[in-house]
Formats: sequence, structure tokens, C-alpha cells
Amino acid sequence: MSNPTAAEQVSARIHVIPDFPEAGIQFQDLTPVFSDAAAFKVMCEALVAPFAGRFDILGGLEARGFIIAGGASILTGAGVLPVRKAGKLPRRVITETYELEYGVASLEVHEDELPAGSRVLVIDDVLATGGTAQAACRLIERAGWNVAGVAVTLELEGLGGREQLSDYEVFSLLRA
Ligand SMILES: O=P(O)(O)OC[C@H]1O[C@H](OP(=O)(O)OP(=O)(O)O)[C@H](O)[C@@H]1O
Ligand SMILES: Nc1ncnc2[nH]cnc12
Repeated sequence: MSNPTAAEQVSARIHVIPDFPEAGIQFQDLTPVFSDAAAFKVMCEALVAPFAGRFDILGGLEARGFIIAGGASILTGAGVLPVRKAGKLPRRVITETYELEYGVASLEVHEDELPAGSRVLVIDDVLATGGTAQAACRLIERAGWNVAGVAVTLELEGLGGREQLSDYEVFSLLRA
């Protein structure tokens, strides 16, 4: 039998939890991917590969995007821009508020974290409505940096995420 692809290795480890965090949400739990070193590595490799040579830094979206951006950072040598939930960053920030499948939240970056024109690859685990990634892209542009693309492990189709991000190159390893 041939070796499983990166998508197969990752897909086999995603757990779907019905009605979490609220009724009607099919929660996609990637923690078993993170805890399996081989699956975690191939996932990180697969997410950055389409953007090779076209980014300077990995924009990890709190909280699960931090984990993937950290792994991808070690593989690529690019640093991590932490895109944080509101109230966590100590210096002057730019803020964007957005809607989620289950609630409202805000993301922030330090306004002076990177040199002007830095190419940021946005990284996260799940793309659902696209509100989170769209807010991150707006922050990056308002700060004077460029969005190199958006890379996610799992795209939930039918929630409008890809349409919301139509100005950007979006790569998803898996679609459900
Ligand atoms: O495309 P969207 O509809 O915006 O949803 C996707 C976002 O939702 C989840 O994060 P969540 O806000 O639950 O935060 P967490 O990672 O801190 O749990 C997920 O990790 C993405 O960041
Ligand atoms: N269904 C879902 N599972 C995991 N993360 C999510 N973020 C938004 N929707 C999600």
C-alpha cells in the first residue's frame, strides 16, 4: 500500500464533536493532529508549501493558529506574528472586531511589530465564516504590511469563508 498523503494523515486524526460549544455546531477538533508529531509536521509543511518564497513571516491567529505557525516557523525559518485576541498585547495595537460561527470577538496586532511591506502568511486551523481570517488580513493591511495568503488546515465549505477572502490567495489542506 502507498504511503498516506499529508491530507489523509491529518484527516484521519480530526475529531468531530457535535453541539460544541453550542447546539448545532459540529466542532472540528484538531488537537489529535497537534499531539501526533508526524501528522503535525506534514500538516505544517503542506500549509506553507504553496507559498514558498512568497512570505517573510507567519501570522498565527489565536489560539490554534499559534500552534501551527510555531511548527511552520521551525520548518521554514520564518518568524511568527502573533495575531491576538483583544486586550493581550502590551504595546500600541490595531484592533478589528468580527463575527464568528458562535459569537463576536476582536483581534489585535502591535502596530509597529514588522517593517513596512512585510509579507505575512496568515495561518489557522479552521476556516468557517472567514470572519477571523478577514479581520487578520485587514489588520495586516492597516499596519502597512502585505497579505501573502491565507493557509488553513480545514475549510468548512458552505459558510462563506472563501468568498469572504476573495481578495486573497487561500489554501486549505482539507475541505468538509
Ligand atoms: O472562519 P471563522 O468563522 O472566523 O472561524 C474560524 C476561527 O474559529 C476558531 O477560533 P476561535 O475563535 O474559536 O478561537 P480559539 O482558537 O481561541 O478557540 C478557529 O480556530 C478559527 O480561528
Ligand atoms: N465548527 C468549527 N470547529 C472548529 N473551529 C471552528 N471555528 C469556527 N467554526 C468551527
